[in-house]
Amino acid sequence: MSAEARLREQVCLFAKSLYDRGLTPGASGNISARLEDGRLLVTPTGSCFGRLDPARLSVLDEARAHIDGDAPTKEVALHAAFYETRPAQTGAVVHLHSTHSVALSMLPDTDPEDMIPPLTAYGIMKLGKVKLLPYFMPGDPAMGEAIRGLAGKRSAVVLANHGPVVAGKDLEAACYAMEELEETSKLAILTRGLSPKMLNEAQIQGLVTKFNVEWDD
Ligand SMILES: O=C(O)[C@@H](O)C(=O)COP(=O)(O)O
Ligand SMILES: [Zn+2]
Repeated sequence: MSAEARLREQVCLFAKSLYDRGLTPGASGNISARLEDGRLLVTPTGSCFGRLDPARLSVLDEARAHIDGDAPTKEVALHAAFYETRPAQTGAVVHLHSTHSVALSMLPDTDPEDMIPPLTAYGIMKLGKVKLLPYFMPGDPAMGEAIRGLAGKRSAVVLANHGPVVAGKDLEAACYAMEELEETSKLAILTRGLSPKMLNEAQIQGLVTKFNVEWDD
C-alpha cells in the first residue's frame, strides 16, 4: 500500500472513530493531512465523518488549489494557515463541533488567552495554552488571518460558538490532542463554581520544562 493510500485510510478511520463517539455530529467538522510532497488530503465539504470514502477525499496542491477528489471543506483557509505558520510542527489539522469545548467558549469567565484551566497534567502537556478566537461565519477566510495573527504560537484554538481546531505533527497526534481538549473542557464545566483544586504555577512550569510544552504568550 502506498503512503498516500495509507493516509487516506487513516483520515477515514480517525474521522469515523471521532464521529462514533459523538465528538462531531451530522456533517460537521473537517480534517486535513499533509502528504510527503506537500499536497493535502482534506475531507470533502458536507461530508459525514462516519461515512467518508478514502477514494473521494479532496486533494489540494501546495498552493492549496483543489486538484482532485470531491469539492473540499469550506475551511481550507483555516487549515492552510496552520501549515503556513507552523510548518515544522504541522502534519494534520482537525476541526470538530464537540459539545464541551463549544460550551466553554460561550461562558463569561473563560480566559480568551488561556481558555482551559490547569486541571490535569495531560491537558497542559498535549495542548499548551489554548486560545479562544472570536466568532466567525463558517467558511470565512478571516479565520485564516486570525490563525496567522498567532504567529505559530498556538497549536490549539477554539472558535467561539463554533468549535475547536487542533494542529499536530501527524493525524494521530492532532486527534489525541483534540480529544484531550474536549475532555478537559468537560472537566472545566463539571467543576465550574465548585472551587476545584487546580495545578499551581510550580507544577505547571514543571510540566512545561519536562515535556517541552509550548507555553509562550
Ligand atoms: O461549521 C461549519 O460549517 C464548518 O466549519 C464545518 O465544520 C463543516 O464544513 P465543511 O467541512 O465544509 O463540510
Ligand atoms: Zn465547523
